[in-house]
Amino acid sequence: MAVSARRVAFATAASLAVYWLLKSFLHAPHPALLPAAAALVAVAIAVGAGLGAGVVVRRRLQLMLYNIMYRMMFDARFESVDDPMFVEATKFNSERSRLAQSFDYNYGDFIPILRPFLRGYLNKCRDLQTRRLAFFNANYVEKRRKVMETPGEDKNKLRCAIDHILAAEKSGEITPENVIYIVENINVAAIETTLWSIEWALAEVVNHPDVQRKVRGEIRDVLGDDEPITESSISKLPYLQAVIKETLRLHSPIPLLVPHMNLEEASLGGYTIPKGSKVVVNAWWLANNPELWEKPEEFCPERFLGEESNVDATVGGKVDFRFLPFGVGRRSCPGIILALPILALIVGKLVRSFEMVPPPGVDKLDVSEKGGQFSLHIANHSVVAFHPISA
Ligand code: HEM
Repeated sequence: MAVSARRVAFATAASLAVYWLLKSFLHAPHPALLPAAAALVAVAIAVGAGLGAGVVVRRRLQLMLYNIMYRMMFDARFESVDDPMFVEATKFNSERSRLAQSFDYNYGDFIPILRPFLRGYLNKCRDLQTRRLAFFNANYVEKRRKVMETPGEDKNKLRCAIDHILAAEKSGEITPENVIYIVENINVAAIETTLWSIEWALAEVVNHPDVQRKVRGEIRDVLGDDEPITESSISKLPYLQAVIKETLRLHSPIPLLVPHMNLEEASLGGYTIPKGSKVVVNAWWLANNPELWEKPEEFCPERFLGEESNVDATVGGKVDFRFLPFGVGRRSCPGIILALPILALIVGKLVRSFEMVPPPGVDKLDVSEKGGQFSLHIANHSVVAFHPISA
C-alpha cells in the first residue's frame, strides 16, 4: 500500500508539475510563468555580468531549478541565491547528497562484517535526516497545511502539488511519513539530477561549437526570430532533442540506476539470481558499450537522427534497453515527463540567445567526471563566457 500510494502521489505531483510547466510556457500571463521566466531573466542577468570573462552558471541554474520545483510543489520561491531559505535548503540538500554519494554505506551492504565500522557515518546520516526533515516539515508541509486550513480559504482550490499530497493524506490514502518522504525526495531526485544534466549539456555544447550552431540554426529555421520556444515547440526541434538524448547517453546522471531487489528467484543470461538479491544495472555501460554503439565515446547528437533515430529516452512502451537514463518499468523515474522538457527548454533558450564559449585562454571545458555511489556529475563546474546574439 505504502509504495503504490507513494507512486500515486508522485504521479499526481509530476502531472500537476507538467501541467503547470506547460501552462507557464504556453500562456505568458499565467502566474506559474513567473518563476521560470524570472529565473531565466536572472540567468541572463548573471551571464550578462560575465560576458567576457565567463561565469560559473551552476549556482544560477540551481536557483532556477529550485524555483521551478518549489513553485510547483509548494507555491514558494526564493528571491536570490542569497535568500536565507535557499541557503538553508541547499546546505541541507548538498550535505544529504554528499553523504548519500559516499561509498561508506555501500561496503557495509556487501561486506556485512564491516558494518560496525560505519557507526559514525550512520549517526551523521541520522542526525542530518532529523534536522533536514524538521526543516522541510516546518517550512513547507506545515505552512501549507495551515494555508489550507485557514478559514475563508477555498478548500477546493488546490494550488500546488503538496495540496494534492496533503489531500491524499487527509483521505487516508497515504501517511504523514509518506508526505515528508515525498517532500525530501523531490529535493534530491528532481533537482540534483536535472541540474547535473544541464551542466553536462552546456559543457558539451560549449565544447562543440558546430553542435551549438546547428541547434541555433534549427530554432531559427523552425521558429523564426520571434516565436518563443515552448514545450509544444520542442517536438518540432529534433536536433535539440538529439542533443539532450546524447547528453544523457554519454553522461547518465544516475549511471547504475537505483538498486533494485528481486522478490522471486530469477534466471538471467544463464545465471540464477537468488530471491532478495541487490540488483544493480549498469545503465551507463549499456549506453556506452562499443559493441552496441558506434564510437560511443564521441558526443554526437547526429546518431539519434541517423542509425539510432528510433531510440528514445522512455520508461515504457517501445524501450531500447541500451538507453535507460531514467530506468524502466514500475520503479522507473516518474519525473521524465518533467525533466526532458525542462532540459530542452533551458538549453534551447540559452543557445538561441547566447553564443557560449570557453572563457578566454581556455580551449575546451573540462568534462572530467566525478562519480558517487549513485551519481555521475561534472567534476569541475564549468566557467562559460556568454556572447549575446542580436536577433
Ligand atoms: C535528467 C533528470 C533525471 C534523471 C536522469 C533521472 C533518473 C532517474 C533514475 C535512473 C531513477 C531510478 C530508476 C530505476 O532504478 O529504474 C529515478 C528515480 C526517480 N526519479 Fe528521476 N531522474 C531525473 C529527474 C527527475 C525529476 C524531475 C523527478 C520529479 C519531478 C524525479 C523523480 C524520481 C523519483 C520519485 C524516483 C524514484 C521512483 C521509484 O522509486 O519508484 N526524477 N530517476
